[in-house]
Amino acid sequence: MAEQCTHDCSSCSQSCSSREQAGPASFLEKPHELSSVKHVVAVASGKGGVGKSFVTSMLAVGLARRGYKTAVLDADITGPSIPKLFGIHEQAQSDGLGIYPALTGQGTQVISINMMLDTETTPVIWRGPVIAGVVKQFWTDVIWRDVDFLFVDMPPGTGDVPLTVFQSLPVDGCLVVSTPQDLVSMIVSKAVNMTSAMHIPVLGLLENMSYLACPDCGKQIELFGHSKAEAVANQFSLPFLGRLPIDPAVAALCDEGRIEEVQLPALDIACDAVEVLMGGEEK
Ligand SMILES: Nc1ncnc2c1ncn2[C@@H]1O[C@H](COP(=O)(O)OP(=O)(O)OP(=O)(O)O)[C@@H](O)[C@H]1O
Repeated sequence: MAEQCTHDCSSCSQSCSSREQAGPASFLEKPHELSSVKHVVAVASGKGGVGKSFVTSMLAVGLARRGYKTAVLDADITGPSIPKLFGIHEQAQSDGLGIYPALTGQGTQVISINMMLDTETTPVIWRGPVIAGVVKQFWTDVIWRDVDFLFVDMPPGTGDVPLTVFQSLPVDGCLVVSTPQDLVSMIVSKAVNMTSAMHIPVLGLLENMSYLACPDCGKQIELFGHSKAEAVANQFSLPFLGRLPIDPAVAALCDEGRIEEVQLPALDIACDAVEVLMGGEEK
């Protein structure tokens, strides 16, 4: 410990036991003063294209069906797909107080960069720090009203923006989504190592597009190879939150913006893992 340690690590750069006890410096941003959010849950994946936005949206739908007030913050700024899944086409509204999320048919609050662009096809060609700033504003400038669970659709990978989310938002837990592929172990380990470095609890690992159920005989066809998710979850001592089938009927509903009509019983285990965060709190 430094000779004249005041235990105020913000004014000292020395590495000592006092700093270790204090933990990493907090970069948490304050939410909008009119916001009320009980729990923030991040949904992450080590790579893109695993259906992370689909899983994030379905968690919001699933928890809303259980009577909770849910919201989705689309932090996947360069690949925003949340509004399309919910059939939201209007622009976000704002006034002198702040920005207002759109409401889905069943009352889930949603904010996405797509609701602020001229057209849905306008590309976001911004540098990392600008994108990270937008994600922060989705937390500080958006008025999230009376939310039990705010789900954050994380951008894939472990770059600047995921880091910003984990540092700036009070994330209670993170779900990791993967697909059955050979690289899954390495990819999941990157995501898990990042969350543990940021002191974010991992709520579990979920495998999407795990199999196709034959419409005639019900046999599970493993289109992308044999499932490895449970073994990988065990390898990292994570709860295994199940396997979601790939279902053409689900894809069609999503394409039509009707995700709130999708029934996905295989997601119940993941919904249970999120619901645990409420403890004894009232809805
Ligand atoms: N289990 C599934 N069954 C059927 N369709 C699915 C499933 N998972 C995802 N999809 C569909 O695949 C498309 C892409 O999904 P999504 O937007 O969530 O993923 P992505 O953007 O490709 O990947 P990510 O968000 O992980 O970067 C969507 O239209 C979605 O409806």
